[in-house]
Amino acid sequence: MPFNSGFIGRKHSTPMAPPFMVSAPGKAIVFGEHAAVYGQPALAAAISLRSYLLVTTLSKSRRTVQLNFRDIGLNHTWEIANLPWSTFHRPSRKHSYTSVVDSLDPDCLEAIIPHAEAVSKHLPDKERKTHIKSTTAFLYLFLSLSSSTSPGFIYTLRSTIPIGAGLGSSASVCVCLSAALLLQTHALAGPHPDQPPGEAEVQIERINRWAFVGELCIHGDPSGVDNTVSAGGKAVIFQRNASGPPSVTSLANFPKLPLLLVDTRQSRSTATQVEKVKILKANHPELTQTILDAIGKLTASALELVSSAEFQGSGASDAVQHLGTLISINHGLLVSLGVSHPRLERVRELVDYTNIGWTKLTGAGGGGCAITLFRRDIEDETINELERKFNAEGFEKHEAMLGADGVGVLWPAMFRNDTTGEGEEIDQERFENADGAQGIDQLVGVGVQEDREGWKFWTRDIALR
Ligand SMILES: Nc1ncnc2c1ncn2[C@@H]1O[C@H](COP(=O)(O)OP(=O)(O)O)[C@@H](O)[C@H]1O
Ligand SMILES: C[C@@](O)(CCOP(=O)(O)O)CC(=O)O
Repeated sequence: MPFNSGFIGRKHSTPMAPPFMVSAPGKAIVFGEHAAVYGQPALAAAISLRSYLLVTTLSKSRRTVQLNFRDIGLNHTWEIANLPWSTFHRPSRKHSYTSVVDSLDPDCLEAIIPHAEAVSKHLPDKERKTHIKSTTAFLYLFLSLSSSTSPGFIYTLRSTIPIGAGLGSSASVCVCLSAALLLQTHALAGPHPDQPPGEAEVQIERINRWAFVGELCIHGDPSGVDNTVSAGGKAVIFQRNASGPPSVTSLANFPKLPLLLVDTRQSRSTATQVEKVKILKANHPELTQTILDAIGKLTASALELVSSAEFQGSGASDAVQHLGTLISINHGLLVSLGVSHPRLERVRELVDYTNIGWTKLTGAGGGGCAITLFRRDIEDETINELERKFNAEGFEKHEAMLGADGVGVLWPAMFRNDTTGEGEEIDQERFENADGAQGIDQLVGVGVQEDREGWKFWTRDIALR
């Protein structure tokens, strides 16, 4: 075992390594979207909606690797020996898990194309493209971090994060893949409670770096913000530079705050929304700049507030009220930039009538999701009634937490059975067939039950620049 796991007694011994699980969160932009495009700071926080990756080792005679990405209906198996190891491990390309890779090797990419394009041939082009992207990320990481002598594995993924809604689903998948593969090559120490300061940071950055490589396969030109938030958890401030990647500062003390997240199910394109603001700025330069500057100031105030003594712990009521006011103002400014949508406004209207908190759109807008920071002491009945309204109008509600933990490990993949007190292995089939986000959370979730026994997290303890 690569780390001190607090192993719970297993029911049956098997000759193979026990199954294990890794998990990583999605993210929400809390302040500063769009202004970020023009160099203003923005604040993104990890949310308790997460991806979960179960890794099962096969018996020695089965030299295959199987990718089972159930949420998108991807299931494919490759013979390990047939993968292009020689291209990835050629002498001129000296790479180890400690290498910092910030671009894809064209020869490696070309070598995996036929293997990635072998998947889901029966599907229409649009869906198949999604499968090919996820597969490319997996194969690139597997071939970079593993070896041709690797045992056979099954990688089964489930996620409670809506896909393509601006909540960083792809980054969370890539963080899971990176963490699992690095654990399998024994390239990670911990996580454990007495990990020396700085060591967790190194581990998180190692996972983050390789997750970025996966993001490169899925997105082409990712900013790196989503994978950084997902790997380290809590929150980050990010700011674009005139050239190069954005600077990302980790907010290791960001408090955990209860959040309502509503998916409008209105599809949107980040590029279209960014273009809208660009046109507005071209037509009304001074006015638009004033709005963008105001958003930048809001982010700065929010940063000051969450770093203040009054906000430590879970946040005092006045401080939450103050943060909520900033959230409402930020939404108003985004509306004036023209990036809201009637569906987002409808969500805000329904939530405002209940007076349960402060709402803004999150991410690019034009659809996607809204977030509401909850006031204290909300009645369950109020939430239930709101949920009925959301359901009737086709919105999807998630109760979540801001400032969630980053990448975590459950090794071995078992929980204690409350009745018998014995360790109970997570059943692959039950995991695959868990019913929606709720079913996944119930079975394996860190989610709302943040302190579920067994899961361990690497935790940032220093600010990162
Ligand atoms: N649950 C999942 N299972 C498999 N692949 C996923 C999953 N979630 C996301 N992905 C991958 O990430 C891509 C979505 O990325 P993107 O459009 O940027 O959305 P988001 O903003 O949610 O990250 C999908 O096309 C798919 O390749
Ligand atoms: C609108 C923008 O500020 C954030 C977009 O966020 P997302 O694509 O919704 O995660 C664009 C950007 O910063 O690149």
